[in-house]
Amino acid sequence: MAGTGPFSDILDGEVYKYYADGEWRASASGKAVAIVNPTTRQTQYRVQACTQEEVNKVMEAAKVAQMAWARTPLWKRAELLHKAAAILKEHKAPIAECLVKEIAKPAKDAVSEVVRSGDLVSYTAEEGVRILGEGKLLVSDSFPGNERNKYCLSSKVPLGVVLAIPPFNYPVNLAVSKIGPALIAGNALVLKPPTQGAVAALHMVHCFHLAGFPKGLIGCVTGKGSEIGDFLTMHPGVNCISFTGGDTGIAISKKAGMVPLQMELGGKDACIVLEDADLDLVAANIVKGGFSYSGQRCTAVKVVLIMEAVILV
Ligand SMILES: NC(=O)C1=CN([C@@H]2O[C@H](COP(=O)(O)OP(=O)(O)OC[C@H]3O[C@@H](n4cnc5c(N)ncnc54)[C@H](OP(=O)(O)O)[C@@H]3O)[C@@H](O)[C@H]2O)C=CC1
Ligand SMILES: O=C(O)[C@H](O)COP(=O)(O)O
Repeated sequence: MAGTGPFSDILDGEVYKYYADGEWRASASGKAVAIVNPTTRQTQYRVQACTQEEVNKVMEAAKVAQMAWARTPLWKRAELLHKAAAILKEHKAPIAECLVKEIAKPAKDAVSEVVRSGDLVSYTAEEGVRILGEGKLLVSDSFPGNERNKYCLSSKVPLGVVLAIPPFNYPVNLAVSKIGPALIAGNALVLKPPTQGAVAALHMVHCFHLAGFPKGLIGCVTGKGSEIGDFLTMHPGVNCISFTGGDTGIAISKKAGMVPLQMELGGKDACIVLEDADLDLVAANIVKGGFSYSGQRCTAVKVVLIMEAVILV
């Protein structure tokens, strides 16, 4: 059950703690943010409303931890990610329970989200080892007038502290799709989970804690995006922002300054119906594609483009 057993450390009375410097802490603000269950319309959970000072401390700890992590061998980083993935999958039930209560995700889909998140973490570890294990040799005679008398070796290096901000609809899956790549590449990670979905995300972070990642390397601060979001995205300690969501991403890109941004925003996913399509099958799949999970998927069908010949049938 959520907040119990191995997860009891993350709960302080009725309020879920935030994660800083390898510990679960209650905020000095004494304030909590309520998470309303969309099904019952009642407050289901409460999370800490972190202060700016607490955000500063998380950023400082991340910066220190990242320097040592960048020197940690790739295979060791991968080993820890595989461990976190296994723990995540082992605890799929309590995390899925949070997804059901916070974002009204159907129970079966909630379990799938956690399992596929674990799979994604392992996949990232594997791909990371391959991609980051490679370097490139450049030779000078490709440039006009030069002989082959100069050589250059290049390889990928970490950015530093990555700020991850996922959306409400996949608060675990779209958090680990940022956490996994950032960590395998030698970065530290600060997560600001969506308010709806924050408790599922805190449980997920605890799985990384249980896996034994170094203190401070992962931080998770909670609070409303509208209140701590700007402070986080304009924080001088952030070296990269990985965001998934809606128009908020446009606002962030204007405020963030000279840091690399990874923006996965809303889309207009089109379904194209060709002349030879089986129309019964098409109709069933358009309805499923548009309305499963109440259409709250970035990949949901939003536009249907039909060849004229089909309409004339
Ligand atoms: N392209 C893709 O792969 C995907 C895109 N999406 C898109 O996500 C959207 C739905 O998600 P939704 O959560 O409603 O999106 P929002 O853009 O409203 O919020 C996304 C995240 O931003 C945070 N946030 C809010 N204000 C700020 C701020 N000022 N600074 C920093 N962070 C802030 C939110 O926190 P808080 O919850 O606390 O407000 C949340 O964690 C849809 O547009 C959908 O298409 C979704 C999934 C995948
Ligand atoms: O970003 C999203 O909305 C999800 O990753 C969509 O995934 P799905 O199409 O597999 O549900």
